[in-house]
Amino acid sequence: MDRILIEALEVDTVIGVYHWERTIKQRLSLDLELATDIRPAAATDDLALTLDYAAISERIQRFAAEHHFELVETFAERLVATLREEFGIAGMALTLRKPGAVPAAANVGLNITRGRLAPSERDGA
Ligand SMILES: Nc1nc2c(c(=O)[nH]1)N=C([C@H](O)[C@@H](O)CO)CN2
Repeated sequence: MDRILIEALEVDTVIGVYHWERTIKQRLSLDLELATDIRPAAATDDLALTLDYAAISERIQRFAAEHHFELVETFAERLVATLREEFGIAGMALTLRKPGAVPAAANVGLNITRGRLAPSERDGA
């Protein structure tokens, strides 16, 4: 299984558990690894046969604009479920950072993996 990467994608969204956070947008930084087999696209040079990282990045920006969550956990879980369903992604890993949320820390956040990301014997690993 190969992986398409999207790194340090910045999105602005309403997110947080405190009252003051409900009235502002805050920046999140996202790293994604998207499991796919790149060989069909590589053999034909056809974007339609792979995961379009530009289209997925745009969808993430729209998701962030349209949703207001309290927890980063909810944002991450719902985003991953949406992307997997809409783009048919077998497995993916997401690292989400909320810089500045804890002033003494460079970043706080989480990472999650959903579906199958690890190589298997069937993939020729
Ligand atoms: N595990 C989490 N802890 C905290 C979250 C969160 O989303 N997940 N959020 C906050 C506040 O919104 C914080 O980011 C404001 O500085 C606190 N802890």
